[in-house]
Amino acid sequence: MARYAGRKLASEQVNQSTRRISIPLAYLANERQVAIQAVEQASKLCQAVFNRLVTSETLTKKDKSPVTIADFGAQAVVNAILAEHFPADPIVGEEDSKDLQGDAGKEMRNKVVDLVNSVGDRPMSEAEVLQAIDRGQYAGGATGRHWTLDPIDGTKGFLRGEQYAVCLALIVDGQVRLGVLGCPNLEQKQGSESKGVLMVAVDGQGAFQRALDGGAETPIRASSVSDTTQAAFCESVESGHTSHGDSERISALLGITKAPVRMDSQCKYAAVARGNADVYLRLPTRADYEEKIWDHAAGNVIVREAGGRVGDITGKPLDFSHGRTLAQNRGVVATSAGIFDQVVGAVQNVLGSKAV
Ligand SMILES: Nc1ncnc2c1ncn2[C@@H]1O[C@H](COP(=O)(O)O)[C@@H](OP(=O)(O)O)[C@H]1O
Ligand SMILES: [Mg+2]
Ligand SMILES: [Mg+2]
Ligand SMILES: [Mg+2]
Repeated sequence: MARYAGRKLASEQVNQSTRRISIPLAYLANERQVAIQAVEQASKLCQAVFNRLVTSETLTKKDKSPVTIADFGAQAVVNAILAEHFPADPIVGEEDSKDLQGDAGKEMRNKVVDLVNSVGDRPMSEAEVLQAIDRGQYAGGATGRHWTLDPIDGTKGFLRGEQYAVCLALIVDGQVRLGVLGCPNLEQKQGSESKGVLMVAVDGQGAFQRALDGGAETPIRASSVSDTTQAAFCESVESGHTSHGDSERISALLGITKAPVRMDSQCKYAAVARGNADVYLRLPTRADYEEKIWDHAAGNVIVREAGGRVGDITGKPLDFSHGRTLAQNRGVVATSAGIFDQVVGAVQNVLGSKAV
Protein backbone atom coordinates (compact mmCIF):
# COMPACT_ATOMS: atom_id res chain seq x y z
CA MET A 1 0.00 0.00 0.00
CA ALA A 2 1.35 3.40 -0.91
CA ARG A 3 2.04 5.39 2.17
CA TYR A 4 3.37 8.81 2.78
CA ALA A 5 4.31 10.02 6.24
CA GLY A 6 2.25 7.24 7.75
CA ARG A 7 -0.95 7.94 5.85
CA LYS A 8 -2.49 6.27 2.84
CA LEU A 9 -2.16 8.32 -0.32
CA ALA A 10 -5.43 9.53 -1.75
CA SER A 11 -4.78 7.88 -5.08
CA GLU A 12 -2.40 5.19 -6.15
CA GLN A 13 -2.56 5.12 -9.89
CA VAL A 14 -2.00 1.98 -11.91
CA ASN A 15 -1.05 2.64 -15.46
CA GLN A 16 -3.13 -0.04 -17.27
CA SER A 17 -1.03 -0.11 -20.43
CA THR A 18 2.28 -0.84 -18.73
CA ARG A 19 0.92 -2.23 -15.44
CA ARG A 20 3.50 -0.08 -13.74
CA ILE A 21 2.41 1.51 -10.53
CA SER A 22 3.13 5.21 -10.50
CA ILE A 23 2.75 6.84 -7.14
CA PRO A 24 1.82 10.50 -7.39
CA LEU A 25 3.65 12.83 -5.09
CA ALA A 26 1.68 13.55 -1.95
CA TYR A 27 0.29 17.06 -1.63
CA LEU A 28 3.16 19.49 -0.92
CA ALA A 29 5.68 16.66 -0.59
CA ASN A 30 8.47 18.71 -2.15
CA GLU A 31 7.62 21.81 -0.13
CA ARG A 32 7.58 19.71 3.04
CA GLN A 33 11.05 18.36 2.38
CA VAL A 34 12.55 21.74 1.47
CA ALA A 35 10.92 23.46 4.45
CA ILE A 36 12.35 20.83 6.80
CA GLN A 37 15.82 21.30 5.32
CA ALA A 38 15.56 25.09 5.67
CA VAL A 39 14.40 24.90 9.29
CA GLU A 40 17.15 22.40 10.15
CA GLN A 41 19.85 24.69 8.74
CA ALA A 42 18.48 27.78 10.42
CA SER A 43 18.21 25.91 13.73
CA LYS A 44 21.87 24.89 13.44
CA LEU A 45 22.81 28.50 12.81
CA CYS A 46 20.90 29.63 15.91
CA GLN A 47 22.57 26.97 18.06
CA ALA A 48 25.99 28.00 16.72
CA VAL A 49 25.29 31.64 17.62
CA PHE A 50 24.15 30.70 21.09
CA ASN A 51 27.25 28.61 21.71
CA ARG A 52 29.63 31.22 20.33
CA LEU A 53 28.11 34.56 21.24
CA VAL A 54 25.76 34.33 24.18
CA THR A 55 28.03 34.76 27.17
CA SER A 56 27.43 35.86 30.73
CA GLU A 57 28.92 39.19 29.62
CA THR A 58 26.36 39.79 26.86
CA LEU A 59 23.61 38.69 29.23
CA THR A 60 24.62 40.98 32.08
CA LYS A 61 24.99 43.88 29.65
CA LYS A 62 21.55 43.00 28.28
CA ASP A 63 23.24 43.06 24.89
CA LYS A 64 20.75 41.70 22.36
CA SER A 65 23.21 41.56 19.46
CA PRO A 66 23.60 37.73 19.44
CA VAL A 67 19.89 37.24 18.87
CA THR A 68 19.84 40.02 16.29
CA ILE A 69 22.67 38.39 14.36
CA ALA A 70 20.96 35.00 14.59
CA ASP A 71 17.60 36.50 13.48
CA PHE A 72 19.12 37.97 10.33
CA GLY A 73 21.30 34.94 9.64
CA ALA A 74 18.45 32.46 10.03
CA GLN A 75 16.17 34.53 7.80
CA ALA A 76 18.92 34.71 5.13
CA VAL A 77 19.47 30.93 5.25
CA VAL A 78 15.78 29.99 5.04
CA ASN A 79 14.92 32.55 2.36
CA ALA A 80 17.90 31.54 0.21
CA ILE A 81 16.81 27.88 0.32
CA LEU A 82 13.20 28.81 -0.52
CA ALA A 83 14.38 31.05 -3.38
CA GLU A 84 16.47 28.25 -4.81
CA HIS A 85 13.62 25.71 -4.82
CA PHE A 86 10.55 27.94 -5.24
CA PRO A 87 11.76 31.12 -6.92
CA ALA A 88 8.23 32.33 -7.64
CA ASP A 89 7.01 32.10 -4.04
CA PRO A 90 6.90 35.34 -2.02
CA ILE A 91 7.81 35.32 1.67
CA VAL A 92 6.40 37.17 4.67
CA GLY A 93 9.38 37.25 7.02
CA GLU A 94 9.70 39.05 10.32
CA GLU A 95 13.04 40.74 9.61
CA ASP A 96 14.36 43.17 6.98
CA SER A 97 17.88 44.38 6.19
CA LYS A 98 17.35 48.05 7.15
CA ASP A 99 19.58 47.85 10.23
CA LEU A 100 22.32 46.16 8.21
CA GLN A 101 22.64 48.90 5.61
CA GLY A 102 25.21 51.69 5.30
CA ASP A 103 28.03 52.55 7.68
CA ALA A 104 25.85 52.18 10.73
CA GLY A 105 25.05 48.58 9.82
CA LYS A 106 28.53 47.55 8.69
CA GLU A 107 29.72 45.78 11.82
CA MET A 108 26.51 43.78 12.22
CA ARG A 109 26.36 43.11 8.46
CA ASN A 110 29.86 41.61 8.46
CA LYS A 111 28.98 39.37 11.39
CA VAL A 112 25.80 38.14 9.70
CA VAL A 113 27.57 37.40 6.41
CA ASP A 114 30.37 35.51 8.22
CA LEU A 115 27.83 33.56 10.22
CA VAL A 116 25.76 32.56 7.19
CA ASN A 117 28.91 31.38 5.42
CA SER A 118 30.07 29.42 8.45
CA VAL A 119 26.98 27.18 8.45
CA GLY A 120 25.65 27.17 4.88
CA ASP A 121 26.48 24.68 2.13
CA ARG A 122 27.03 27.38 -0.49
CA PRO A 123 29.01 30.61 -0.04
CA MET A 124 26.89 33.77 -0.17
CA SER A 125 28.16 37.27 -0.96
CA GLU A 126 27.16 40.24 1.17
CA ALA A 127 24.70 41.36 -1.51
CA GLU A 128 23.15 37.89 -1.68
CA VAL A 129 22.70 37.77 2.08
CA LEU A 130 20.95 41.15 2.16
CA GLN A 131 18.81 40.24 -0.84
CA ALA A 132 17.80 36.94 0.75
CA ILE A 133 16.75 38.71 3.96
CA ASP A 134 14.67 41.19 1.99
CA ARG A 135 12.78 38.49 0.13
CA GLY A 136 10.75 38.50 3.34
CA GLN A 137 9.04 41.80 2.62
CA TYR A 138 5.91 40.41 0.98
CA ALA A 139 2.64 41.94 2.15
CA GLY A 140 0.76 38.62 2.37
CA GLY A 141 -2.93 38.37 1.52
CA ALA A 142 -5.80 36.13 0.51
CA THR A 143 -4.76 34.85 -2.90
CA GLY A 144 -2.00 32.65 -4.22
CA ARG A 145 0.68 31.03 -2.13
CA HIS A 146 3.30 32.54 0.14
CA TRP A 147 5.58 31.43 2.92
CA THR A 148 5.77 33.00 6.34
CA LEU A 149 8.92 32.86 8.44
CA ASP A 150 9.83 33.71 11.99
CA PRO A 151 13.59 33.06 11.97
CA ILE A 152 13.69 33.04 15.77
CA ASP A 153 10.42 33.09 17.63
CA GLY A 154 10.92 33.65 21.33
CA THR A 155 13.97 35.91 21.07
CA LYS A 156 13.83 36.45 24.84
CA GLY A 157 13.85 32.68 25.42
CA PHE A 158 16.81 32.29 23.05
CA LEU A 159 18.88 34.72 25.10
CA ARG A 160 17.93 33.04 28.36
CA GLY A 161 18.95 29.63 26.96
CA GLU A 162 15.32 28.55 27.17
CA GLN A 163 12.72 27.80 24.51
CA TYR A 164 12.71 29.35 21.06
CA ALA A 165 11.67 28.11 17.63
CA VAL A 166 12.42 28.54 13.96
CA CYS A 167 8.96 28.71 12.40
CA LEU A 168 8.13 28.28 8.72
CA ALA A 169 4.73 27.84 7.10
CA LEU A 170 3.17 27.83 3.66
CA ILE A 171 -0.12 29.68 3.19
CA VAL A 172 -2.24 28.93 0.12
CA ASP A 173 -5.21 31.18 -0.63
CA GLY A 174 -5.27 32.35 2.97
CA GLN A 175 -5.10 28.85 4.51
CA VAL A 176 -2.05 27.45 6.31
CA ARG A 177 -1.29 24.19 4.49
CA LEU A 178 2.20 23.28 5.77
CA GLY A 179 4.05 24.12 8.96
CA VAL A 180 7.48 23.25 10.32
CA LEU A 181 8.84 24.12 13.77
CA GLY A 182 12.47 23.69 14.74
CA CYS A 183 12.75 23.69 18.53
CA PRO A 184 16.43 23.28 19.51
CA ASN A 185 15.87 23.36 23.28
CA LEU A 186 12.65 21.35 23.50
CA GLU A 187 12.92 17.96 25.20
CA GLN A 188 12.53 15.14 22.71
CA LYS A 189 10.04 13.59 25.12
CA GLN A 190 8.67 15.32 28.17
CA GLY A 191 11.20 14.76 30.96
CA SER A 192 13.94 13.37 28.73
CA GLU A 193 17.51 14.64 28.70
CA SER A 194 17.81 14.75 24.91
CA LYS A 195 16.84 18.05 23.38
CA GLY A 196 15.99 19.28 19.90
CA VAL A 197 12.69 18.58 18.18
CA LEU A 198 11.40 19.11 14.67
CA MET A 199 7.63 19.15 14.15
CA VAL A 200 5.90 19.13 10.81
CA ALA A 201 2.35 18.98 9.50
CA VAL A 202 0.70 19.17 6.09
CA ASP A 203 -3.00 19.75 5.77
CA GLY A 204 -4.80 16.39 5.83
CA GLN A 205 -1.65 14.33 6.48
CA GLY A 206 -1.33 14.44 10.28
CA ALA A 207 1.33 15.96 12.51
CA PHE A 208 4.72 14.42 13.22
CA GLN A 209 7.85 14.97 15.25
CA ARG A 210 11.38 13.73 15.16
CA ALA A 211 14.74 14.66 16.64
CA LEU A 212 16.00 17.91 15.15
CA ASP A 213 19.23 16.21 14.07
CA GLY A 214 17.43 13.45 12.16
CA GLY A 215 15.76 10.06 12.58
CA ALA A 216 12.31 8.68 11.94
CA GLU A 217 9.18 10.80 12.26
CA THR A 218 6.54 9.67 14.71
CA PRO A 219 2.92 10.85 14.72
CA ILE A 220 1.82 13.18 17.49
CA ARG A 221 -1.65 13.73 18.99
CA ALA A 222 -3.13 16.39 21.20
CA SER A 223 -4.53 15.11 24.50
CA SER A 224 -8.01 13.65 24.82
CA VAL A 225 -8.83 15.38 28.10
CA SER A 226 -12.49 16.30 28.42
CA ASP A 227 -12.54 17.51 32.02
CA THR A 228 -10.95 20.94 32.32
CA THR A 229 -10.11 20.40 36.00
CA GLN A 230 -7.53 17.87 34.77
CA ALA A 231 -6.07 20.25 32.19
CA ALA A 232 -2.60 21.78 32.15
CA PHE A 233 -2.14 25.13 30.47
CA CYS A 234 0.77 27.06 29.06
CA GLU A 235 1.39 30.69 28.28
CA SER A 236 4.18 33.16 27.46
CA VAL A 237 6.90 33.88 29.95
CA GLU A 238 6.59 37.55 29.02
CA SER A 239 3.69 39.33 30.73
CA GLY A 240 3.83 41.95 27.95
CA HIS A 241 2.78 39.29 25.40
CA THR A 242 -0.14 37.78 27.30
CA SER A 243 -2.13 38.76 30.37
CA HIS A 244 -1.08 36.45 33.20
CA GLY A 245 -3.78 37.97 35.43
CA ASP A 246 -6.60 37.14 33.01
CA SER A 247 -5.32 33.59 32.49
CA GLU A 248 -5.29 33.06 36.24
CA ARG A 249 -8.98 34.06 36.46
CA ILE A 250 -9.85 31.87 33.46
CA SER A 251 -8.08 28.82 34.85
CA ALA A 252 -9.82 29.33 38.21
CA LEU A 253 -13.17 29.32 36.40
CA LEU A 254 -12.23 26.11 34.59
CA GLY A 255 -11.15 24.47 37.85
CA ILE A 256 -7.58 24.12 36.63
CA THR A 257 -5.33 23.47 39.61
CA LYS A 258 -1.97 22.81 37.95
CA ALA A 259 0.32 25.85 37.81
CA PRO A 260 0.76 27.23 34.29
CA VAL A 261 3.81 26.16 32.34
CA ARG A 262 5.41 29.34 31.07
CA MET A 263 7.56 29.07 27.98
CA ASP A 264 8.58 31.29 25.11
CA SER A 265 7.81 30.83 21.43
CA GLN A 266 5.65 28.49 19.37
CA CYS A 267 6.97 25.64 21.51
CA LYS A 268 3.63 26.22 23.28
CA TYR A 269 1.81 24.99 20.17
CA ALA A 270 4.24 22.05 20.12
CA ALA A 271 3.34 21.26 23.74
CA VAL A 272 -0.39 21.21 22.93
CA ALA A 273 0.17 19.22 19.71
CA ARG A 274 1.87 16.35 21.52
CA GLY A 275 -0.31 16.39 24.61
CA ASN A 276 2.19 17.85 27.11
CA ALA A 277 -0.25 20.70 27.68
CA ASP A 278 -3.99 20.86 27.04
CA VAL A 279 -4.44 24.62 26.68
CA TYR A 280 -2.39 27.53 25.28
CA LEU A 281 -3.80 30.94 26.13
CA ARG A 282 -2.56 34.19 24.59
CA LEU A 283 -4.65 36.98 26.04
CA PRO A 284 -4.36 40.54 24.74
CA THR A 285 -2.44 42.99 26.90
CA ARG A 286 -3.24 45.97 24.67
CA ALA A 287 -6.29 46.86 22.59
CA ASP A 288 -4.25 47.82 19.52
CA TYR A 289 -1.85 44.86 19.16
CA GLU A 290 -2.28 42.75 16.04
CA GLU A 291 -0.73 39.29 16.24
CA LYS A 292 1.77 38.58 13.46
CA ILE A 293 1.10 35.71 11.06
CA TRP A 294 4.63 34.31 11.51
CA ASP A 295 4.03 33.96 15.25
CA HIS A 296 1.15 31.50 14.66
CA ALA A 297 1.02 29.95 11.18
CA ALA A 298 3.22 26.87 11.70
CA GLY A 299 1.83 26.12 15.16
CA ASN A 300 -1.71 26.50 13.88
CA VAL A 301 -1.52 23.72 11.28
CA ILE A 302 0.51 21.47 13.58
CA VAL A 303 -2.06 21.65 16.39
CA ARG A 304 -4.97 21.17 13.97
CA GLU A 305 -3.33 18.15 12.34
CA ALA A 306 -2.60 16.70 15.78
CA GLY A 307 -6.34 16.78 16.45
CA GLY A 308 -6.42 20.00 18.49
CA ARG A 309 -8.29 23.24 17.88
CA VAL A 310 -7.06 26.80 17.48
CA GLY A 311 -9.00 30.05 17.46
CA ASP A 312 -8.91 33.53 18.89
CA ILE A 313 -10.41 34.64 22.20
CA THR A 314 -13.90 34.50 20.66
CA GLY A 315 -13.30 31.01 19.27
CA LYS A 316 -13.14 32.24 15.66
CA PRO A 317 -10.50 30.47 13.55
CA LEU A 318 -7.32 32.49 12.96
CA ASP A 319 -7.58 34.25 9.60
CA PHE A 320 -4.26 34.31 7.74
CA SER A 321 -5.64 36.11 4.68
CA HIS A 322 -5.30 39.71 5.92
CA GLY A 323 -1.68 40.46 5.18
CA ARG A 324 1.17 40.35 7.67
CA THR A 325 -1.00 40.39 10.77
CA LEU A 326 -4.03 38.53 12.11
CA ALA A 327 -5.97 41.79 11.78
CA GLN A 328 -9.36 40.12 12.20
CA ASN A 329 -8.48 38.19 15.37
CA ARG A 330 -7.57 39.02 18.93
CA GLY A 331 -5.45 36.75 21.09
CA VAL A 332 -5.19 32.99 20.69
CA VAL A 333 -6.76 29.94 22.32
CA ALA A 334 -5.29 26.55 21.32
CA THR A 335 -6.52 23.41 23.06
CA SER A 336 -7.12 19.71 22.72
CA ALA A 337 -10.39 19.39 20.79
CA GLY A 338 -12.65 18.16 23.60
CA ILE A 339 -12.34 21.28 25.77
CA PHE A 340 -12.11 24.08 23.20
CA ASP A 341 -15.68 25.37 23.54
CA GLN A 342 -15.51 25.26 27.33
CA VAL A 343 -12.21 27.15 27.40
CA VAL A 344 -13.48 29.81 24.98
CA GLY A 345 -16.62 30.14 27.13
CA ALA A 346 -14.48 30.82 30.21
CA VAL A 347 -12.31 33.30 28.27
CA GLN A 348 -15.43 35.18 27.18
CA ASN A 349 -16.77 35.13 30.68
CA VAL A 350 -13.62 36.62 32.20
CA LEU A 351 -12.71 39.08 29.47
CA GLY A 352 -16.35 40.17 29.03
CA SER A 353 -16.65 43.12 26.71
CA LYS A 354 -12.85 43.09 26.15
CA ALA A 355 -13.26 39.76 24.31
CA VAL A 356 -15.63 41.07 21.62
N1 LIG B 1 2.13 43.07 22.94
C1 LIG B 1 2.30 41.87 22.40
N2 LIG B 1 1.33 40.95 22.45
C2 LIG B 1 1.49 39.72 21.93
N3 LIG B 1 2.62 39.32 21.30
C3 LIG B 1 3.63 40.17 21.21
C4 LIG B 1 3.55 41.49 21.75
N4 LIG B 1 4.72 42.12 21.51
C5 LIG B 1 5.51 41.25 20.85
N5 LIG B 1 4.87 40.07 20.66
C6 LIG B 1 5.31 38.87 19.95
O1 LIG B 1 5.52 37.84 20.89
C7 LIG B 1 6.43 36.93 20.27
C8 LIG B 1 6.99 35.99 21.29
O2 LIG B 1 5.94 35.24 21.80
P1 LIG B 1 6.05 34.43 23.15
O3 LIG B 1 5.84 35.39 24.28
O4 LIG B 1 4.94 33.45 22.99
O5 LIG B 1 7.41 33.84 23.15
C9 LIG B 1 7.45 37.85 19.66
O6 LIG B 1 8.07 37.14 18.62
P2 LIG B 1 9.69 37.23 18.45
O7 LIG B 1 10.32 36.66 19.66
O8 LIG B 1 9.86 36.42 17.21
O9 LIG B 1 9.99 38.67 18.23
C10 LIG B 1 6.60 39.04 19.18
O10 LIG B 1 6.29 38.97 17.80
MG1 LIG C 1 7.88 35.66 16.87
MG1 LIG D 1 11.23 36.44 15.71
MG1 LIG E 1 10.74 40.02 17.02
